[in-house]
Amino acid sequence: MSLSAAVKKKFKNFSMDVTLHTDGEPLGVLGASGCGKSMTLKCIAGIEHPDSGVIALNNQLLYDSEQKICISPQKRRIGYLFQNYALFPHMTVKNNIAAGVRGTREEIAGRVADMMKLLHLEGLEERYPAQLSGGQQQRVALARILAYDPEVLLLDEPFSALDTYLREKLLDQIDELLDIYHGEVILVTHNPREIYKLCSRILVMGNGGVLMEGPVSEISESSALGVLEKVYENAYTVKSNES
Ligand SMILES: Nc1ncnc2c1ncn2[C@@H]1O[C@H](COP(=O)(O)OP(=O)(O)OP(=O)(O)O)[C@@H](O)[C@H]1O
Repeated sequence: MSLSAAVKKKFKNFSMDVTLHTDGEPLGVLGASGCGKSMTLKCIAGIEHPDSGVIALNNQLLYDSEQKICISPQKRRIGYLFQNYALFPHMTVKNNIAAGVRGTREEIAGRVADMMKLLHLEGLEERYPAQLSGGQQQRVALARILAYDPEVLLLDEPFSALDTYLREKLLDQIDELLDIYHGEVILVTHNPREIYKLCSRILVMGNGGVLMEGPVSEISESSALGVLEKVYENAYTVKSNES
């Protein structure tokens, strides 16, 4: 299994040029606010389109600007969990998880039960999203994504809306989950600690580009943060000199 993406995209005040690759090991993408982390994930998921580039999953092209290939998000088999993921408010937990699953009634019920167990949601089947804590809602969202068996899991700041206690609990649960999940995983965050707990590789982004990449065993948390600090210090100095 592998995922490769080389994407370029330009807005009026921002341009992005990012290349990344995963090969069965969770990749953590670290970067300051506005550096293009979510836009990169959205391009991989197919919610946004790059101006140019190539995205391939297990040797299948999902996007290729030159060959004019662009597979729809529904056909990419990519699960995208973002901050404040919206569950269907009028559906129970059980029905939320079942929403994306295909199969007979028994198959769907079996799959939902497996996901409830995997994410420690047993007993909450008949509750509605408004009757759940933030951490429980995030776990239902993750169960709903995993229920359709995606080949790629994109986690976009999954912990940022949670308080410290729930964040630590969910961090441990996702850590357990990643041990048994066999697809490609990309975690986007501002918080290096999450990457050092969950991921094998780190990619540091700044100003729409890749600043540094490698195994977490070779790049220390302080050197990853140091690279980021340097870029933003320089940006600040340039701006101060201009004014
Ligand atoms: N539709 C758009 N038009 C113009 N600029 C945009 C548009 N969408 C995103 N941007 C800009 O692209 C940049 C990257 O956005 P992105 O959401 O990827 O940032 P991020 O690194 O995920 O930030 P955060 O950590 O705050 O979520 C930002 O500067 C943003 O303002």
